[in-house]
Amino acid sequence: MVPVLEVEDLTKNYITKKALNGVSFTLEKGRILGLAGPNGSGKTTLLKILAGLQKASGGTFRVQGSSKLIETKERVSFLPDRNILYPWMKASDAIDFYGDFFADFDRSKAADMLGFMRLDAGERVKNMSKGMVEKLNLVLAFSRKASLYLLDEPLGGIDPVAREQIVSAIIKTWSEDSAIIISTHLLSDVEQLFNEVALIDAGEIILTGDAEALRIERGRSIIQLYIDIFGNR
Ligand SMILES: Nc1ncnc2c1ncn2[C@@H]1O[C@H](COP(=O)(O)OP(=O)(O)OP(=O)(O)O)[C@@H](O)[C@H]1O
Repeated sequence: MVPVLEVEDLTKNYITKKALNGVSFTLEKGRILGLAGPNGSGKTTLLKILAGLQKASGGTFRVQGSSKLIETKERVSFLPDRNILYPWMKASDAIDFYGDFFADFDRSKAADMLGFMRLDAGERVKNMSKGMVEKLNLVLAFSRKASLYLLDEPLGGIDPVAREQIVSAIIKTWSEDSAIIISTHLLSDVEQLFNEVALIDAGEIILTGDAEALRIERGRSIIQLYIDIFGNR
């Protein structure tokens, strides 16, 4: 079976900085990978390259076996770490916008998810709280029938109750035909979702593996493991 994602030796050089330095990993269908690392370690850069929004300086990646950008973009749904919707839009406008733009957008799933998140289709983005906007963005990203979902800090700035709703929505609505990468600093809130973990530091993956195997082998939760590795520097 072809993996959903194969990343090989990916690098990204900005003028003054190396943001990614030889990142390689594979992700199979039905798996959720937690991507964690300190600020500036390269998480967003990696996700943007996989989403086709930035060009790598070197290396390759394949989504469902294809490295053609036009195909990888079609197969990847990206939730950016900041809101990209216009303030004047109602939730229903945002759904129409995505529905028109993405051929794989499932409007009935979006309507169900809106209900689950207790969002009002007539509410405008400018009148929504930060948590509501984040939920709406998640509804949009998750209502595409993608092979790979990339969620960049989906819980940033969200209160604990809304975080719980977002995690539940991911569990409830995710189709195991696909795979997910979740980049987050809020490990304790989402580590229950992870099948796999990758810790990234200065553009390099320094630890990767099956989440449960790591917990058993190291006798620690993923958040404790993270603190052990990054806490004493
Ligand atoms: N457009 C850019 N030009 C120059 N350097 C950049 C640019 N974008 C990111 N960088 C640098 O690349 C490195 C990786 O940034 P990136 O945003 O990928 O980190 P991150 O792990 O997502 O950080 P955070 O956890 O703070 O969101 C950082 O050192 C950052 O300063």
